Amino acid sequence: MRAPFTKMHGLGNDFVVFDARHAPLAMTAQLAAALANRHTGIGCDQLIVLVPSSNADLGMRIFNADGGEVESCGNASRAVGLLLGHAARIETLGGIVSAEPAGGGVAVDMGKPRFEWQDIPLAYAMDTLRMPVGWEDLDSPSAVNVGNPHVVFFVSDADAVDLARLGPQIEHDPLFPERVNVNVATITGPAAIRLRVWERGAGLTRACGTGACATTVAAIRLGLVAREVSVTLPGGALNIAWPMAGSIRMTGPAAESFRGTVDLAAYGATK
Ligand SMILES: N[C@H](CCC[C@H](N)C(=O)O)C(=O)O
Repeated sequence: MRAPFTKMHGLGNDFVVFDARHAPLAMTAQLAAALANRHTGIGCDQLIVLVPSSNADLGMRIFNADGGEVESCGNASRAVGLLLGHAARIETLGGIVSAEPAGGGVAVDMGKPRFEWQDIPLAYAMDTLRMPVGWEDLDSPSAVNVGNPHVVFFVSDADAVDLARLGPQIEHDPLFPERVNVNVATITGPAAIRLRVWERGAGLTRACGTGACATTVAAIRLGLVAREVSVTLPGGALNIAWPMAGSIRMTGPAAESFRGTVDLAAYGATK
């Protein structure tokens, strides 16, 4: 059966979005990975399925390119906000976020970050602000959960880090029972951060909204930046604000690339 989809992105972090609010779609890890494949599928970093919700205006299921279903996706939250064209509360596995059109882009209330080792989660207790761990010359990171798990390394030059090699090592380290998104950041000003991300289940991406949120929160906790910053990723910049003890607010662009239909049966869908 042919299913309509919308190809979208947030600063180049790209998505295939299916709207299954009125026509159920049996998404599986295998089907998500097949559709996300950039050689034999449509190709994307994450596959998004919109579903009905009894707790919010709609639900959003998030599948990484490896097929794993995850809790949160900042850039996709903005993309869905753009698709809807109006303010909406969106339920994800990581909690409810609120998206609304703002200044030509989309603003998302990403909720409150969590810092307890069990909430990241880590495999055992430790200080999550200055973790006593390291991988080669990446050490003393911070860990933050913004619906999904992030580890943040502050370095002198984020562009010089061999993230393609170290990212997967850290992602799959037993310290992170749910695996982890790996952020390397350089403070470039009192309200400016340069960031690169190795994403859990997706690898190096052009941008990571939750990574920008987690990195900003860690930098503020360490006293490195103001409470509102511009985070520059390879695909462009996001504005992240974290008022005292409040929710994180992420503002940035989102775009629709094209619309199409796909024969899901050709990718192994059975119903
Ligand atoms: N790879 C992430 C999900 C997508 C996050 C990223 N695309 C974003 O914009 O937040 C994870 O496994 O938690």
